[in-house]
Amino acid sequence: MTGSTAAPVRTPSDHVVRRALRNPTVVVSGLVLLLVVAAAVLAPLLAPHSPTEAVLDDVLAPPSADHPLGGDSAGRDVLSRLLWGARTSLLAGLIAIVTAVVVGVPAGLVAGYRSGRFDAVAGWVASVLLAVPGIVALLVVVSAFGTAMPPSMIALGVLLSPAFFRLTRSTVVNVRAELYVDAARVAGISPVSIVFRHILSVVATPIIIQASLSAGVAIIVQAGLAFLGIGDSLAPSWGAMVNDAYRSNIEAPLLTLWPGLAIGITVAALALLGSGLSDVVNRTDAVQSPRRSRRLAAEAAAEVAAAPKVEARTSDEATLVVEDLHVQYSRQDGTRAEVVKGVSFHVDRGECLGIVGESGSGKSQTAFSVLGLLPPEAVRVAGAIRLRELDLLSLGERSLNHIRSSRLAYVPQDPMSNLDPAYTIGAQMVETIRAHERLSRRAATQRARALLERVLIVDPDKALGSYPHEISGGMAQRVLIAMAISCSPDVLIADEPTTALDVTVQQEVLDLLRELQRDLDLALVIVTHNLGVVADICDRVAVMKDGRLVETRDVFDLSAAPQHPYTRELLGSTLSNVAPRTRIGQGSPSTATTEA
Ligand SMILES: Nc1ncnc2c1ncn2[C@@H]1O[C@H](COP(=O)(O)OP(=O)(O)OP(=O)(O)O)[C@@H](O)[C@H]1O
Repeated sequence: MTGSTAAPVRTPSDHVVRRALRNPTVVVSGLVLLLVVAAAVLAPLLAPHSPTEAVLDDVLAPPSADHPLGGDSAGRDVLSRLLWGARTSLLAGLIAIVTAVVVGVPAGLVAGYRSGRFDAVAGWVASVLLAVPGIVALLVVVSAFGTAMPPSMIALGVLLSPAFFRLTRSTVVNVRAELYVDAARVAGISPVSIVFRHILSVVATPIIIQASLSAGVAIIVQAGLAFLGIGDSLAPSWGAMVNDAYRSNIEAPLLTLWPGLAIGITVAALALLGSGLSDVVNRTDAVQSPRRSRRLAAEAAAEVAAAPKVEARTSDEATLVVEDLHVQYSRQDGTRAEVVKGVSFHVDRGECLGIVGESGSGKSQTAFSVLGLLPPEAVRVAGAIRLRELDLLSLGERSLNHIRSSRLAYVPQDPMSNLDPAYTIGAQMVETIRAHERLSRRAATQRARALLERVLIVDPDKALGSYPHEISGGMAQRVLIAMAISCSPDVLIADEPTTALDVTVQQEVLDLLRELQRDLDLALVIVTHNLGVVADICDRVAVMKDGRLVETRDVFDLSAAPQHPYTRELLGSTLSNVAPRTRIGQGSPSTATTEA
């Protein structure tokens, strides 16, 4: 499908205000809170009297023109005290929430992201804080620091922080394990951007809800303390007003109503605002800074340019060369398990290499070594990985990130898990494109649209505006392929690219990969356990078993005359008289050997 203009991409930053304004809960509760804030801020102007001025004639005075809500037991104007009391209540909520967020959220982020000893210690501290009886702790603080409101609200914030800690930690642990976070790393998005966009954006929603509910709790606790007479008896506060009204309940029952309404309405508005905002933010973009991403990319590019260059030794033409690669993992007993044992291969431009082998043979570990995405516990003990003139193993994380986003691309196994469900396809493509290229959002959207057309998506405008759950698995894989080729890579590594797909679309995706490989002159590496896929698309095959390469051959030669017994076994179990497709029409025999 063609068209001159792409549909506007639903990016959350464009939408957040509009969506919030369309949410009636947010609008109503926001307006109520605005009124309360305005009343607090403008109290000196709005209040008809001083909140502490006591006039004997006005003791328990009924509502009148001079005192619209009457007078309290000391003859002070109730309306003025209500307006000034809003300041105390809002400030109390603010102090408690800021304290709880400042203590709980960073601790939860670090504990969830890094685990280990910090996680254990922070978890223990959170449990201890939760076990502390709140009212006792507050009374201790009051007796130690006096009856002023801020120390008790800071203490309350600390007591509320475990909820923020646990919420943040569990969300981060879940998000960190998501494949789309790995996919973002592979796409070359900087770790800071990943934390802000994919992790903080997910954490933000529960924190907003928790913060608004906790602010309500803080307002109630502060009012409760003031009601008990703990606090500055002269400072106007809603709690102190309830206390005063309670003592004069028989003579002036209306006095309880005003501070009760103020507390109830404010707390309810906070809770509703949190709930409404969570709906809005749920699908909303986090702060994204393409400029910062580009700056980091430029710095990484400079690092890459300055990295020591190597001479290609295996083949003058080889784009990617892996030599004698060994990967080990530490076992609990202190020994090491070697999962990749001296693997060597090379891939040329315009060539497709298949890495095949049974499950656990080390295919993915080899591919992840090339991508620089081995888990931290992996130990790379030896070997070389060269991408043309670059020694990839000598590069730091930032440089590798740059290489992954510009010269090495990756297509994963499960397309759905590799797309962030909270963002539209367009937003995710635009983010990837703008992280590396100085393009306006509009130009990046056009680019994304062209890429979707290139991978034969029939209605690219619709796809750009869709969320991952709104598209099929085959289309999601095309989207990921489009994102992979967006940086015009030299090497594309596809890890079981068709395994998660319906059989009817597997062939289409393989055809697409083959076509792109030819058109873009890519060095294509397909990791698979399926020799049918290899026969379909690959020029050469590297067969892996138990971490070793047992045979690397031209696909036709391998099919016609497998040399290693394991290759014969593999062919016997998967191929049935299927000719390697790469040779069809090139005058080669049309049948492949099936059994030794
Ligand atoms: N984090 C890890 N710690 C220890 N061993 C690991 C780790 N990750 C992978 N391995 C081991 O490395 C070996 C090779 O795994 P790899 O994922 O490369 O296999 P594979 O050939 O890609 O299999 P599959 O097709 O099932 O993905 C396996 O024995 C696996 O158990």
